Amino acid sequence: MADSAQAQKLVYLVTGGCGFLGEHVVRMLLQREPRLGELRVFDRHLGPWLEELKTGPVRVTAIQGDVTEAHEVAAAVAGAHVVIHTAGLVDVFGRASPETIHEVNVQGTRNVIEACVQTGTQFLVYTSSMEVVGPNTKGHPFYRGNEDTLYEAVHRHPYPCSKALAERLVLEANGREVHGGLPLVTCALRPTGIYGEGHQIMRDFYRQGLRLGGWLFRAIPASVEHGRVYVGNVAWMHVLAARELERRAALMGGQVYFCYDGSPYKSYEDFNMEFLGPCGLQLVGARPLLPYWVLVFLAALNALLQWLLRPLVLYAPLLNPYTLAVASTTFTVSTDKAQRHFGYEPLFSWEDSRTRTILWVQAAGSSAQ
Ligand SMILES: NC(=O)c1ccc[n+]([C@@H]2O[C@H](COP(=O)([O-])OP(=O)(O)OC[C@H]3O[C@@H](n4cnc5c(N)ncnc54)[C@H](O)[C@@H]3O)[C@@H](O)[C@H]2O)c1
Ligand SMILES: C[C@@H](CO)CCC[C@@H](C)[C@H]1CC[C@H]2[C@@H]3[C@H](O)C=C4C[C@@H](O)CC[C@]4(C)[C@H]3CC[C@]12C
Repeated sequence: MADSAQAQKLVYLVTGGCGFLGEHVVRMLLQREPRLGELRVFDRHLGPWLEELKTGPVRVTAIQGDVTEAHEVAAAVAGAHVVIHTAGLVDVFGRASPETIHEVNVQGTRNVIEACVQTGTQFLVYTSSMEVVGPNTKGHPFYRGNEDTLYEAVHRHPYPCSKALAERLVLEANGREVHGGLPLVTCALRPTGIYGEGHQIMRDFYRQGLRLGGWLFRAIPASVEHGRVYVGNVAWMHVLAARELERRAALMGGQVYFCYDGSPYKSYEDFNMEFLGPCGLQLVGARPLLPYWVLVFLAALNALLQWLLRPLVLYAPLLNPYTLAVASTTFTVSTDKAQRHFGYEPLFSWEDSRTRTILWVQAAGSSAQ
């Protein structure tokens, strides 16, 4: 790129910028993107914390909008150089209908792509998910896999189906001509289960443990490993990918990258105990306290109750056949593709990530008292 262009200040748009990941992406951009001139934060629900960011040197524009509304998306995208599309409906508990999940995750992504094409925005980073790959419904382990590992991806649940469709739209859009004649450059990042400050499920487990007198009960064998990734590192990977898409368009365009860092591979419950343990909780049982078939039965019962009660009340417990299958299937990632393609190295060590998360859980727990 020419020197004059290097000095140019860029306009970034973050969709879903007030969500768990989105807030970290927003803050990371402000801290680590020297070319940032304006940051647009687009979300259906704007957070009050955005106000404090408006006093800094970078112009921060909060836009309340809905990705399913094409005209709202187009207005937000117009004039942006880079879009980080992280808005999504994350629901594996049956809170939203399959149609709504599809509308937000697939049609919303289509609207973002079309807005880029119509308004001439050239760079698009999409937050995909590990669930585009798996775990599949057959319970096949994905062990230390990378972006090229062969795996039978079978999606039935609306959330992974929607993420897979949306990711495909983003990758297929790479190379399309945008307004002004230049090509659109896209890539997709696939986080595994994200943890860190703002992680609601972690906070819910903590509160549940407090209610149970400080105990949590093992349900999943310790041998089932999950890859988890710290939210600060996921945000950092988004910022780097967005920055490097321009310089390395030929290499990165149309590519997918798992999000990874140095977090240890552990079972979902043992990993959570890395944070909940220092907050005073204990996980009871070296082995699951209930036989697996009982969990399968309870998960099926929850699904039935959800269906029966739907006309009256929303019943959406943590345990359902899908979450049980995900929690019971090994899914770990081992790759260096992002490092090779755009120089990604985790910004936060495991020790830092752990400490930051523990401090947040402690604060979130005490504010609930
Ligand atoms: N949390 C995880 O473990 C995880 C793992 C892999 C991928 N992801 C992906 O990361 C992204 C962010 O997830 P998160 O965990 O931060 O979820 P989140 O629910 O905290 O954040 C999503 C944000 O999108 C916004 N949003 C939802 N519907 C919208 C709409 N119609 N229009 C505009 N904004 C809308 C929400 O208000 C929210 O602020 C999602 O795309 C999700 O699929 C999350
Ligand atoms: C059986 C319970 C006993 O304690 C444990 C249930 C845990 C489940 C609720 C979670 C286990 C794995 C989680 C998912 C995983 O971390 C990856 C995800 C990808 C992301 O795109 C969305 C969130 C999630 C689906 C995440 C959701 C919660 C789990 C199923």
